[in-house]
Amino acid sequence: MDLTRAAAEALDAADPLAAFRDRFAGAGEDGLLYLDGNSLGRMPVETPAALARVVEEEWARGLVRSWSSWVGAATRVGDLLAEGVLGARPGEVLVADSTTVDLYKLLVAAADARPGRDVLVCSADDFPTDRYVVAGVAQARGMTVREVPADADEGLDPAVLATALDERVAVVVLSAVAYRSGALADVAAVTRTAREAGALVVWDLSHAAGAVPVDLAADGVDLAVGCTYKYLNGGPGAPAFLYVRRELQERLRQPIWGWFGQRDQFAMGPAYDPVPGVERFAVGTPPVLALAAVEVGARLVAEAGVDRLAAKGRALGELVVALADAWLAPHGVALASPRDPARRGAHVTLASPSAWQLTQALVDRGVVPDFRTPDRVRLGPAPLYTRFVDVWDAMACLRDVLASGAHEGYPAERSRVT
Ligand SMILES: Cc1ncc(COP(=O)(O)O)c(C=O)c1O
Ligand SMILES: Nc1ccccc1C(=O)C[C@H](N)C(=O)O
Repeated sequence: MDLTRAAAEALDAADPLAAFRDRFAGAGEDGLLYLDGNSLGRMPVETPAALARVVEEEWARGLVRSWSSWVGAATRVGDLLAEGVLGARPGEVLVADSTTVDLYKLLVAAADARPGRDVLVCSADDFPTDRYVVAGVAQARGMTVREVPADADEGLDPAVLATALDERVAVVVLSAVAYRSGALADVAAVTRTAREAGALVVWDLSHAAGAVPVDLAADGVDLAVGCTYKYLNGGPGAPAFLYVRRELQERLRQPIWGWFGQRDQFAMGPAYDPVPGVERFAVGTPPVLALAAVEVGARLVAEAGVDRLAAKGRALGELVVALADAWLAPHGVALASPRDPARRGAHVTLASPSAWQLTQALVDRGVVPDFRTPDRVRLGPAPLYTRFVDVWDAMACLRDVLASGAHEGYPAERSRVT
């Protein structure tokens, strides 16, 4: 690969998604080399107007009358994600609650659907909230957790996972893209193996949606959740999405019996009787403002096209890896993601004993990655608004920090948020 800055500029000149950069506030103006789109995506330029419309027209003027349209927002935005991002059918996706709460709802519903089975399986290296929800549900139900060991850099080995699957396993919880390493799971193959063992899988698509091709229908996925504030650019604390395959919906019952999941909600009937469709996985009043922001983000991703985003994400990752090999390896910084681009999501992780100090030094220089314990710098160049030269400049900055030792003066003590 040609590692000159001119070569990166040439990649930008040929980028079919280049124009999307102007659709995000700050991109191209704030001078930031923002490589944390996998934690919090940038704000679409259209979002403030969309929020203002809800506030000034629908809320200020429409008041309670606006509920006639707000009441359908969770499934309307869900359908947008289903078609434009997730490869699902209409009526299979709902935008509601947080990823954690959605995971809890689907996990309990799935465990109930596998009576007599007393084991939950998850990856020992999965995002904390996933492992905690699995542990909490297992404890409450008297079930056992099997945490499958996963390589911190390479992700979960499907052969190792297969050894954990037997007739005792009710549900498997896994991330399609590992939060730390970016390792990409074979969603279709794992789903098939688990089904052969009689288990259901709940996929966490938080680092996958909008970053890699996701085709829930083709992959035979039954259940999934994911957040909307990363590559979907829905904003901080934006509600998550949940997916339940149509054929399964009526067989599942979620544990939080709220009135927004009720059949004929305004009949105010005496007993909980969940509506047949995906709305039975809703709980209470939806965050209408936040949903408006998710809608803008979802539309942008659908317009760009997941396949084009994934192709660019992969190319950006390849540039990170090539520059890391050439510039950073001599300073003892190692690749901590799968080397094969077909096995990676859209972020790339580097390992260094000075990872936290390096992260602080980069942020001070206008380069924003994040730090993940114990010794990782995570680089998430979101393909919608990150240029190849941004990656080149960020990596050059990291190289210069390492060469000068500028990071050595930063505190070793971690801040509350990393
Ligand atoms: C894999 C994964 N799951 C879940 C979450 C977050 O869950 P929540 O939106 O409930 O905070 C994140 C990131 O915050 C994540 O990376
Ligand atoms: N929701 C957050 C709130 C505060 C700080 C970070 C997050 C993240 O999303 C982190 C991300 N899920 C991660 O993969 O580390």
